[in-house]
Amino acid sequence: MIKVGVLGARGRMGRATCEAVDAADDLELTATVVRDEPLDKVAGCDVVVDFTLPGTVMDNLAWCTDRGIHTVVGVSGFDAQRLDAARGILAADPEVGSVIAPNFGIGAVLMMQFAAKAAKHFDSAEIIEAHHPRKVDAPSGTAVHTARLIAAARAEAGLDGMPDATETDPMGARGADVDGVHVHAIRSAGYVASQEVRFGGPGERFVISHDSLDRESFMPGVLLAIREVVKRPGLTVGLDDLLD
Ligand SMILES: NC(=O)C1=CN([C@@H]2O[C@H](COP(=O)(O)OP(=O)(O)OC[C@H]3O[C@@H](n4cnc5c(N)ncnc54)[C@H](OP(=O)(O)O)[C@@H]3O)[C@@H](O)[C@H]2O)C=CC1
Ligand SMILES: O=C(O)C1=N[C@H](C(=O)O)C[C@H](O)C1
Repeated sequence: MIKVGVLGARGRMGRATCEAVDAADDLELTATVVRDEPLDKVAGCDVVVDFTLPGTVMDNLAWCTDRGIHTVVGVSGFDAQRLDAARGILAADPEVGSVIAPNFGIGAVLMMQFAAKAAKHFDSAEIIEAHHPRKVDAPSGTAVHTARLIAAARAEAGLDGMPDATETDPMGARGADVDGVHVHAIRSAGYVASQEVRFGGPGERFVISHDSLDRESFMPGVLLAIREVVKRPGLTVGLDDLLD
């Protein structure tokens, strides 16, 4: 039995995770922590899953690592600097593992992989993500990660940026620029998490689209990460290596 603790247990993802862990025969939901409760509650856990918010996640990671507890982190906002900081924290105990994933949806992971593969074959690539209106960050971690994968794949292929003729954009209509890839964020009732990666080339358009219609879509990935993190010391970013 793997003893699991959940941080942010009253949140949307926290609740779904508690239910999924509870229903798994090989996992035991040992402790849950909601806002303002002490982390000591998860002290006896093998793995702690963090679905709190970007402002708390780094302290949680340090606290767990200091006590030899593995972590599965779903909180968004892990840019390169944050990932480096996470590596620094984990260096304190070489036996402890952490899986930090921008998206636990298996389809979303495949969307990112396919986008990286397609990137060098098209002149243009833009991302449109759509989420529920209570999401606090924009653009989504998934969109940022996808943009970085596209930019890296293009750079590796020796391709230039993707300039367009826009001269003035005082209202930000062209969206955010993430490593040269434009990212547009919709916040609307009727969505959980959706993303389109739109590629364009001479005479063709290619669109990769993924929709999480329910938070249960993230649970197979979360459970996989819990089972794998105990075997993988150090930092694992994304689910790609776990799915191979
Ligand atoms: N990687 C992935 O696949 C996914 C990642 N996410 C990310 O996960 C995070 C959570 O998303 P979501 O569940 O929708 O957000 P919610 O706002 O529903 O949940 C966050 C929860 O964390 C709680 N919280 C805040 N601070 C603390 C703290 N210090 N200790 C314990 N609990 C705390 C909040 O408490 P309170 O209720 O009191 O405010 C809230 O219940 C976001 O960053 C989101 O982007 C979401 C979906 C999938
Ligand atoms: O807040 C959400 O809901 C989600 N957050 C993650 C992100 O920022 O990419 C993953 C998924 O998109 C749902």
